[in-house]
Amino acid sequence: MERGSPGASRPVEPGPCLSSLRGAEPAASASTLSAARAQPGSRVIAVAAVLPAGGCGERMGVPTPKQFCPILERPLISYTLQALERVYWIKDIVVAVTRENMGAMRNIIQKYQHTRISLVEAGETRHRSIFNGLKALAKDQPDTQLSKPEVVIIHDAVRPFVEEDVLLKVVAAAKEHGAAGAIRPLVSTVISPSADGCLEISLERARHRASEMPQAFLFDVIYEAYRQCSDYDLEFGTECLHLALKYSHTKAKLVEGPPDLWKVTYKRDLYAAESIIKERISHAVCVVMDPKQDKEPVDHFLEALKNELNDVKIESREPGQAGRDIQQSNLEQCYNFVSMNIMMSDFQETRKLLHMLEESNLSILYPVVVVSGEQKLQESLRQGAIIIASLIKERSSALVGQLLVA
Ligand SMILES: Nc1ccn([C@@H]2O[C@H](COP(=O)(O)OP(=O)(O)OP(=O)(O)O)[C@@H](O)[C@H]2O)c(=O)n1
Ligand SMILES: O=P(O)(O)OC[C@@H](O)[C@@H](O)[C@@H](O)CO
Repeated sequence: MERGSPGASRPVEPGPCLSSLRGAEPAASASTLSAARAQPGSRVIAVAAVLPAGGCGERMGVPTPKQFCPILERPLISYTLQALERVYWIKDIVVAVTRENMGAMRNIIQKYQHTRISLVEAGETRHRSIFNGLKALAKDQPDTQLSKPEVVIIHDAVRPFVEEDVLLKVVAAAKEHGAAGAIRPLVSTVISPSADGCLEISLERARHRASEMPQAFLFDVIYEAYRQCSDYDLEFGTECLHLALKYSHTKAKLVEGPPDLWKVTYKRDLYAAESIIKERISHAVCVVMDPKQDKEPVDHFLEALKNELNDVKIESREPGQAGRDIQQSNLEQCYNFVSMNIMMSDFQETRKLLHMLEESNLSILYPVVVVSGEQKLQESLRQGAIIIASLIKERSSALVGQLLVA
């Protein structure tokens, strides 16, 4: 087992406080958590996550294991890690990867500055990979920062769209019931075929659900289940909740999850994931401009940009502050930068910003620079806004780093 990034930063704040949520329906939300945390006498609990990422992605049909397939030039697993890292109360994230992919995983951790990551070797099956991750947490080794958590989240590395609310719900439910898992309505009806390939039984769809991830368990419940697990179950099983029931006699609480919890399995899932990511990262734009610049044309530009990008959040910064924010990754949610340079002045600041963005290794559409002459300024800014909006939405790599001169 190894620590993924040197000096991995550990969350400043301790784990979630759930004792005040005891008995609450898993409808607990992050805001409930922060309210509960403020209560005197409330107790925080230690939460860690195990991410199985040791598969070969056969059904994806490409040589690269799907967890390493790029979306907007960034590996799929990096989006999942980023989603979990946004949850400050997950103190450790243990990722199970094959020995041959350890190097690639370490490079991803380094390049995208992932934190709190520990790597373990994957097993021949998903259950064995998860078990290896749990063993790393169980060891309470003095020479590593890993310690046994009270609750452990298990989440497939190829499910990038996981949000804090559903994580909090499954953790709160696991604290209460010993195990919990996200579920979703079935899209297709489940049937079982007879030996001769004909319909034997058709299950009533409304009475059944699809088991998704994340799942969460009291650590001892799931660790004990894996320790007692038969080789057959380790080899052919696909459901952790079933192991908790069968070996630890613990009935998982089922939590309705949001639509985006699905697992990337086939190539179409990668295309779907890319369009969801594009859509999500087009909602925030950082407009970099010198405060001495004439405000009126900039206001016209911003108005035109808002018309093109639905519910876009526009932040403006002067160049120096934008550079500092990028260096300190204070703009984590923002992947679009527009540098306004209307006075045809020296591009020094803009070039410095471009260089910082390239160095920051964020998977972003490089800033689009709008240079407009004095004449027809309003019209060219409006046109510029339309072009920039489509660049932000489409993120075609062929158009990266364009310099627009109107
Ligand atoms: N020996 C294995 C097999 C799978 N997984 C992980 O378990 C998750 C869900 O499994 P699945 O979607 O089946 O992934 P693959 O096994 O890679 O896909 P396929 O069955 O198409 O080969 C994935 O993150 C995968 O990397 C794992 O850690 N170790
Ligand atoms: O079976 P696979 O290895 O393709 O994927 C694992 C899924 O079955 C699993 O993530 C959910 O069903 C929840 O257990």
